[in-house]
Amino acid sequence: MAPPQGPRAPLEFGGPLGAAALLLLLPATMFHLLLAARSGPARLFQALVLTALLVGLGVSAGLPLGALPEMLLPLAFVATLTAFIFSLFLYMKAQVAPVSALAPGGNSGNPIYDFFLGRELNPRICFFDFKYFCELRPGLIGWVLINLALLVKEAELRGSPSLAMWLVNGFQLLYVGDALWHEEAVLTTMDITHDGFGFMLAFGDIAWVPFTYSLQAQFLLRHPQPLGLPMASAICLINAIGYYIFRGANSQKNTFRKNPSDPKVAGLETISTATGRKLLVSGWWGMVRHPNYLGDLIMALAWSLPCGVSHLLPYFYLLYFTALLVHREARDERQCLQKYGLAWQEYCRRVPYRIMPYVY
Ligand SMILES: NC(=O)C1=CN([C@@H]2O[C@H](COP(=O)(O)OP(=O)(O)OC[C@H]3O[C@@H](n4cnc5c(N)ncnc54)[C@H](OP(=O)(O)O)[C@@H]3O)[C@@H](O)[C@H]2O)C=CC1
Ligand SMILES: CC(C)=CCC[C@@H](C)[C@H]1CC=C2C3=C(CC[C@@]21C)[C@@]1(C)CC[C@H](O)C(C)(C)[C@@H]1CC3
Repeated sequence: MAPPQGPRAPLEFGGPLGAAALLLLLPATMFHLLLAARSGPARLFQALVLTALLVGLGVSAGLPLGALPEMLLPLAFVATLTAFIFSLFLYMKAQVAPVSALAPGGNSGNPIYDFFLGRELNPRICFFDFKYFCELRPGLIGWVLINLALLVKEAELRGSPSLAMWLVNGFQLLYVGDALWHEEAVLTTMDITHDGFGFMLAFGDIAWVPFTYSLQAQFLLRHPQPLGLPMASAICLINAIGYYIFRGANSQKNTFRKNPSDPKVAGLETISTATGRKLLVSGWWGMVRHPNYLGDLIMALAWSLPCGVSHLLPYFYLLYFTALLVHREARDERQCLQKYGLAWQEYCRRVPYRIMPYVY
């Protein structure tokens, strides 16, 4: 079966070498972070071996929630293994999928690269869409559950959860609740429309999101932080500003894409493209070319600040997320330039900043 993309098409993520390095680096980073959140670096290898031994035992539901924080390492190992096995299944499944079901990327012919990126665009069995399910369910719900377990554990240890723990739980619950509330919006993200379903997304959804996105709460359990009301209020304000921009920008684009004559967006200035679709050039999308990323990054800052400034670990998410969004923005711009050509160039001329006005 001929892949839709020839071996000489430009490869992303550093090609097969980059994909091979990421296959090892992503799980290694996640385990390192999980360990760094709980102890000094000397216990890294002991804990990894212990995790490997514990995995055979597994864990069952029904354990008290406060016990979960102690099981994060074995659970993360099981999640990683599951992601690997699941990605293998997806790779095999793509061998028998029709060419029309394959993703535009992820079909280079190099097995490591294709395993990492994913060959099939939206693998399904009957009506069950694996990618859509994984993107929104296990990772996001697992993340909230781990956060909650850490809050319960802190209450067990110290009598009540700290203000910092409440803030981190509240902000991230709002973010996950928002994603689930607007779940149909995920259908227009490049993960669904462009990327295949391979190790990158499977690991991201099943392991990376629940175990590394909960790092701030993990950190707070072991490193309690005093937080006064004025500082807490300032952090809430930062999160509210971030959320306002994130939600405003995403909703404006979604409303416009669904119905450009909706009164909420009908007055906005647009650029016509040769495809018949229009690009917003005022409102949130006239401020920078990715206002939703800006809002998301401001929220990421607010999630780290309750952890104080004594340690870099709670800021991992902010740093990783900045790198992810800068890379994602570059990929999206490439795809938009291909799709919209001159109209996209005109948009870039009229809205010169990508994410942060006057900075980037
Ligand atoms: N927490 C996390 O780990 C992550 C969160 N995110 C968040 O997910 C959300 C979705 O992000 P993502 O899928 O990357 O990208 P966007 O939601 O920004 O979608 C990009 C697409 O929007 C359309 N578009 C771009 N500019 C305009 C314009 N001016 N007018 C109208 N349409 C335009 C184009 O598609 P078209 O023209 O075809 O409609 C473009 O391909 C973001 O809020 C992001 O922050 C993303 C990744 C990880
Ligand atoms: C390092 C690594 C393993 C990268 C894989 C990236 C994934 C973790 C992210 C790619 C796009 C994502 C999105 C969300 C979560 C993270 C991943 C899967 C998302 C579901 C978070 C909630 C948002 O509201 C969202 C629905 C817009 C978002 C969609 C993209």
